[in-house]
Amino acid sequence: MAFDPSKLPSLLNPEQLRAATHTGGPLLVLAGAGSGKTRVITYRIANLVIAHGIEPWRILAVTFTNKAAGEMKERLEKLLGPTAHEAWISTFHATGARILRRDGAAIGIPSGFVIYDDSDQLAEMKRVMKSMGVDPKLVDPRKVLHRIDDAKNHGRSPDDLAKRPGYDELSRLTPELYRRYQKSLAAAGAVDFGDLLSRLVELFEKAPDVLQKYRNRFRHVLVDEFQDTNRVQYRLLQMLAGDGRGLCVVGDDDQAIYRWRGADVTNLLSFPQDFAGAEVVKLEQNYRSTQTILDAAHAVIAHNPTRMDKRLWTEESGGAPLELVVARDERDEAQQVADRVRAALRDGVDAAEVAVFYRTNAQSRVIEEAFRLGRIPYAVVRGRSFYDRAEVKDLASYLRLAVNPLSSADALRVINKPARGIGDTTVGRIEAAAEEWGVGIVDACRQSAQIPGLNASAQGKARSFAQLVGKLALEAANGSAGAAAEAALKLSGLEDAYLAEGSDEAVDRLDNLRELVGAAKEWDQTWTPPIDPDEPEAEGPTPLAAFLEQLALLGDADEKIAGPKVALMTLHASKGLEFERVFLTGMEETVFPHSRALGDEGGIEEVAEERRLCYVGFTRAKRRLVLSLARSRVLFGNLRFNEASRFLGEVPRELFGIKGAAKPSRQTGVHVVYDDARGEPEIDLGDDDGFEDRYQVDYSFDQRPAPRQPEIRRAVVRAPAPDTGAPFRIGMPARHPSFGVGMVEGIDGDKVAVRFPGVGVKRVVARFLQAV
Ligand SMILES: Nc1ncnc2c1ncn2[C@@H]1O[C@H](COP(=O)(O)OP(=O)(O)OP(=O)(O)O)[C@@H](O)[C@H]1O
Ligand SMILES: [Mg+2]
Repeated sequence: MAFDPSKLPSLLNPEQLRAATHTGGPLLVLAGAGSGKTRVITYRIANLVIAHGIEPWRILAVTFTNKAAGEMKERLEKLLGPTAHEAWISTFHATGARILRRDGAAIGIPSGFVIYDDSDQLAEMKRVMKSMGVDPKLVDPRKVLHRIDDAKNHGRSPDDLAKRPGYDELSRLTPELYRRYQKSLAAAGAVDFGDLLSRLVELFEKAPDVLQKYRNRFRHVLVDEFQDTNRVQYRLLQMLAGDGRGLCVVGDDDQAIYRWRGADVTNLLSFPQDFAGAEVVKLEQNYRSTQTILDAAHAVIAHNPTRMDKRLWTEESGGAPLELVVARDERDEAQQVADRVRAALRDGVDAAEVAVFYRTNAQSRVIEEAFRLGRIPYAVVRGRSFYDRAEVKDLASYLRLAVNPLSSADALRVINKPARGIGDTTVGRIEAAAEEWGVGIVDACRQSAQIPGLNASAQGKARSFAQLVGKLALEAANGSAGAAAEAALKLSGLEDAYLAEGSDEAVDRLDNLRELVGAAKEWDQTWTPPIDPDEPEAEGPTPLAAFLEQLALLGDADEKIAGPKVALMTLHASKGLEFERVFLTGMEETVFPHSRALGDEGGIEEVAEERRLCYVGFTRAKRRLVLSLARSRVLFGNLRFNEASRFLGEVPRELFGIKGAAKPSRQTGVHVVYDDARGEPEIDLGDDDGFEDRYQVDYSFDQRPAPRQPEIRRAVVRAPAPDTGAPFRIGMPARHPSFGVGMVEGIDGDKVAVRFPGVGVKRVVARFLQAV
């Protein structure tokens, strides 16, 4: 056996050792990032098995992701050998599925149940609504599903919801829809994602003997990332762990980043009360990062109003200063990040030790492109590569249909996306007719009156789909990719459907689609048609056709990269991981913190959660942390001029290696100038693109803020006032002779970006504008 418990004191510090070897009662390890919480769990399991003779199958360890579970299994296998696989190490959901497969029959769940994904759920809900005569136009099936999922995360049954009926149609109908939806899942022998937990609770409640069996079995239950458990997960733990004798949870309140998905950090904070006699161990030494990185992370998180103060220290004193990259725009940012990554790889840094983080998925596109162009091996971690995403493929299918209405695969993909009432049976009949007549799906739809078995309503819907494709073909006729993509987004109804859904996920998807539209517009401007020397006069492909071809090829190239890869991921996906070098991109207000945390729905709690996300991001870095921002950014198809993220302003400037005087950065020519007299550092891009490049980072808020209003402080990278003398500022209304009155969104030299209602954002020379 590779693991020798007597070696533990050399592998763990005294506090870690105490946690790893504690027996006889509930245990909470509450500690900051990189302090060895996950390591404690791993060694604790090894120690239980070897020193205490606990059979591995009596151990249940819950991790946050499947990836984390895989890594822990691997480490344990090295310590314990093959028996390590007998321990149950997995996520809450996977654990739920495993138990339900074995014992779900007690509550009528067959062992061969299927797990429904999003689209299955939606189809099911629509069927239920139909059977109840509920018009999906009045009550959005996705919203109903969202409510049901939320109810499941909180352990609420249909009856619970019925006790507190709402006043609007959605709230009034949800309890009954929920009840019937569960019924029809049961009839189909299916469960959805939320059921994997909520039905497990039900099983344990209704079949105490089953619960007893697992309680007897699992002598030890260990939970990583405990701060992000939700109500129903906590309930499960209470059931399984009983009085908590064998329960060990580890977490960090500063890394609670899933509140929006029902996670409740009070589970962590109330643990000592909920489990009497709980031992609490705090770890303070960080083994991951340099002191510089820790100081930066601490400086940021310290701005959160309510938190347990924890401070980490490390033996890695000092460390390289943080780097700040101020890019012209998002492409320049991606390029600069790619350049630095390439330089690191050339210097011998392992690609697997480099990661690039971003706040939202849509930001990955530009970075992926820069990496692809620069031949940097990369992988998008969790979450699909931009062009692989379902919604992006949907919109691409509309574009392909616009160019080639014969493509039946594309037609079938989107014939009912967004939902337009063309059900499976109808699709089946259309397909059969198309085959019989030897025409494409769209053509068959056009002649739907002749399709056997279709009623008038189905005929009408099929015909409208064909008409839609016809309209798109017309829009696409001039060959512009941007115009076609925009038309497809609107005419297809995808935009409206996602807007109407309004859930976080829908907003994300719509953002991705707008990003694709942005990519298409950019393509129009940058693509030059190839000239065939053989036939110089011949008509080449249109920009749209070339764009679609490029989309089709992109997926292929990705597959071919083998070996270590640079990891691209959202900040959320980075939890628990560590890398030598971390690039955190998009350090701008409205990007990060995300606009959702800043808008009407946002508040101190939302910004605090974004700040925790920032803390998570910083603390992934072992030695180098690079922060980047762009002066202007096209994101979701809109041009923005964002202020620098407040989080940037919360990092003491010394950590950027700047002491008072000017300090040019060698690699990029970016100058960060701190003018001590005014205490206002300035960033000078030092390029010669003709623009005035002096940006100010306003640190004036650094004077002690009022304690309960931390969010009024702001870091500002401020564009200089336009030199026209016109008094325009971001957020002001302005009038243009032909576009009317709009809102100023950005100022760049003498150009002002103004959003005009119904027109969009226009960059106009300031002297054509009038202040209103
Ligand atoms: N006593 C120790 N000796 C040597 N290395 C250690 C020690 N404790 C932790 N480490 C190393 O420090 C790094 C961080 O540990 P770990 O991932 O367990 O921290 P964590 O508290 O789980 O962090 P996070 O909060 O980010 O999940 C790992 O590489 C781990 O192997
Ligand atoms: Mg961890």
